[in-house]
Amino acid sequence: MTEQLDVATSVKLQLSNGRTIPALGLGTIPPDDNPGSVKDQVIAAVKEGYRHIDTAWYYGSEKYIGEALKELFDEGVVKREDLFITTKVWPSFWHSPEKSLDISLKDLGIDYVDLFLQHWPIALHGNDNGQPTTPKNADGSLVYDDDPVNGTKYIETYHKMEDILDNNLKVKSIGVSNFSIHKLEQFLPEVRSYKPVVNQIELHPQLPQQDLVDYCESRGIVIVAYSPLGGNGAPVLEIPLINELAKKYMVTPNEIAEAYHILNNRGVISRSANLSRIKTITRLPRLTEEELKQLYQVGVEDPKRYNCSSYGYGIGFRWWDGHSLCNL
Ligand SMILES: NC(=O)C1=CN([C@@H]2O[C@H](COP(=O)(O)OP(=O)(O)OC[C@H]3O[C@@H](n4cnc5c(N)ncnc54)[C@H](OP(=O)(O)O)[C@@H]3O)[C@@H](O)[C@H]2O)C=CC1
Ligand SMILES: O=C1O[C@H](CO)[C@@H](O)[C@@H]1O
Repeated sequence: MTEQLDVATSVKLQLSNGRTIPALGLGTIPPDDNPGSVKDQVIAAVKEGYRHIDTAWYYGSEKYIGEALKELFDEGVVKREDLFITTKVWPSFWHSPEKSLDISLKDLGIDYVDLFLQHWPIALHGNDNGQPTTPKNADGSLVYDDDPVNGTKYIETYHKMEDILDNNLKVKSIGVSNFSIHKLEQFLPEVRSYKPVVNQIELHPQLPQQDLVDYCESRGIVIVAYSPLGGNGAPVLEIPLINELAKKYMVTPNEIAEAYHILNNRGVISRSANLSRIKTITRLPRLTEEELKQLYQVGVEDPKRYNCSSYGYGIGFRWWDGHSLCNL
């Protein structure tokens, strides 16, 4: 079936503000044991044709990405305008998104990002420098600056992001992440000038979140799938159907997991510290509509969420999508 292959890195998706986003992006959550390795991951990915890098102030890897970008620009591999770079403001920095952005820009060594996302729709109690990132009470519960389910302070964060977009060139687009339907229904009527162009959410065959996907896409909000492999250990790649399709199309299971999103006009960001793996997961097998439906069906029967950080609990995974799917 090799004739049924395209190149994933050449697919671009249209954003509601007229800009485009490369469908395949590189995730940059750093490996605990070697955060500096993100530099080589970015270099390998860009040299392999990746043009979309997903990062965040919270990851602590932006300075390594900055080293990679400097090398890539100095060597003439790519220019800044060839890349689509996303960063995010973390809930402990909800009160000062521009300060968070300035730290990211300094560490990345660039003067603008293509997409600035609000990482979670909650307000955590962080100081002027957004610290601590995960404030906890003695009993281990999170310290919020506002009610995590129904509070509205997180909307002030987005308003400040709109001002940044309005007042200068530090960002080209703004969007959100981890916004459930409950949050979007509360938030969208309050947006002043710039509707979010993206909602970045956990999405894979075991977590189709179709109601949320339909809700966003019917409002012109592009879905970008994070943890497409299920995070560490890539549990999503254990799905038998993914491996059957990988054999049929003579590609890696990773490329099936990525094609599941790209062929559905969604972005997808996956991570790997294995440089040879990064270089071998950019083909786009043209799965059939029936095969895409079969992949979707996996999660309808037995949904599973892997990103079970307690922030998710705060935004109501447990309450608003009927089931948290986490062991919270
Ligand atoms: N907005 C948000 O709240 C969030 C955003 N994200 C973004 O999404 C990105 C990707 O999601 P993330 O959860 O990090 O991880 P992924 O779902 O991309 O999975 C990455 C893991 O899968 C492993 N892996 C990849 N391929 C294989 C394979 N063939 N066999 C075995 N293991 C494999 C990798 O190991 P190896 O390194 O050995 O290849 C790595 O441990 C993040 O880096 C981040 O940029 C992620 C979470 C939340
Ligand atoms: O972006 C993020 O990465 C961590 C780990 O997956 C998660 O809590 C946060 O949303």
